[in-house]
Amino acid sequence: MSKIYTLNKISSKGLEGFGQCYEVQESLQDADAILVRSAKMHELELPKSVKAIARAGAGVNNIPIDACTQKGIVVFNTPGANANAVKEMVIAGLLLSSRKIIEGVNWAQTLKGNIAKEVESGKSAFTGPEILGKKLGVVGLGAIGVLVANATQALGMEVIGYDPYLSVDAAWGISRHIRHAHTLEEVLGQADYITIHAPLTSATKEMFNEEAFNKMKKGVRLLNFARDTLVDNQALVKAIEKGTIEKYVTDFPVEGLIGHPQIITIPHLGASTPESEDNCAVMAVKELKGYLEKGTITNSVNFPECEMPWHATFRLTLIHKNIPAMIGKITSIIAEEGINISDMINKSKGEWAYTIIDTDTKVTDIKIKSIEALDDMIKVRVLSK
Ligand SMILES: NC(=O)C1=CN([C@@H]2O[C@H](COP(=O)(O)OP(=O)(O)OC[C@H]3O[C@@H](n4cnc5c(N)ncnc54)[C@H](O)[C@@H]3O)[C@@H](O)[C@H]2O)C=CC1
Ligand SMILES: O=C(O)C(=O)COP(=O)(O)O
Repeated sequence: MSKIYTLNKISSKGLEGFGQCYEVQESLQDADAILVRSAKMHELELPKSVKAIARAGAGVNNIPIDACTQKGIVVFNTPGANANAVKEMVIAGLLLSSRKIIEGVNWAQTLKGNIAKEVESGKSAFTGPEILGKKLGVVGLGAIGVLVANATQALGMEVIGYDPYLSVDAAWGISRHIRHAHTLEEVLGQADYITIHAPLTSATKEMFNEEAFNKMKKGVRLLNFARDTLVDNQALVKAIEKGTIEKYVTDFPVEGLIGHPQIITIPHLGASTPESEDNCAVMAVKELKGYLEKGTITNSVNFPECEMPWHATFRLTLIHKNIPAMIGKITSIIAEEGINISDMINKSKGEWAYTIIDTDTKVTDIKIKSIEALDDMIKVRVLSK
């Protein structure tokens, strides 16, 4: 029975996928794997039993990836599974940033007496421009950015996209009408609206700072459905006071922004649709099951993709440093027992490697200990059918 610790509320449609050989628990004790959404895990002490973490969602900045990697804990996310939900929210955000819908609705709540007359005399205070024909800069053309770019182009916006690490898959999905910016400055200098869809990393933290705001057109509307600290909030408030930024729409309410008349704070609702919660949970559960049961790695952010059909009876999965002679050392130990390897695969990602070895005979505990004792070996698991 494998134990799964859920750190956030996870869709029941996803959890059902675990079946009877799994126990979903609200305790970390003896957990084999963790399912999480946005809960912060940096301070969490992970027991040795944890083999994998699946983020039912895209952003993994809430997970201590480097520490997990050093411990041989495979971290998964669910690429694209909530992208449509966020795309729809961004379209709402664009319209909210332009038309004074929230201000108008709040005002309408206060109306009394001759309401029709009040509406006609007061509504001019809530005029806002259309998005048709305006220029939108999309920063980050991944799963969400591509959907946003294509949808807003279809709504009549002129779209310019920037992504220095554009993937081939994403490139295939981008409408040919989207213009490709070679630098961030190109986007900042021309866009009437800018929407951020890059991940939060040490390289992107506060990429929207005073310097960036100084390069923007006056009156730009900025949308952030990616992560709070991609934007320097103090510099943002100053840019609003200077008139550079007309409206800031963010999915991340923080002190200093809440209540500002030109800032719309949404309580992190981008991925909060039943469809996306189901999609993410179903994908995350599949990834965890694949890894726990067969050692398959799909959509990991810290270890290489790796899958091998399993015909033999026993399987070793090994996480180790990506250095010369590792495979030779492992296979020599197995050969000392006269055991034949029926199938094997080795994949690497940067300085880390992952190996699966299938055998018909069980490798003895003594030999497993010898393999575990190899320098630069991080984690060895023994699976059987
Ligand atoms: N508000 C919400 O509920 C949600 C927020 N998110 C946030 O949105 C981010 C993006 O999500 P996805 O599109 O699914 O991820 P993704 O991984 O498919 O796309 C991210 C893209 O950003 C690009 N990128 C990296 N550094 C960049 C830089 N310096 N400038 C421009 N582009 C850069 C990458 O090359 C990649 O193409 C997530 O990392 C997460 O923080 C994601 C889902 C829901
Ligand atoms: O997938 C992401 O990166 C998100 O920000 C969604 O977060 P959530 O799962 O709604 O807590």
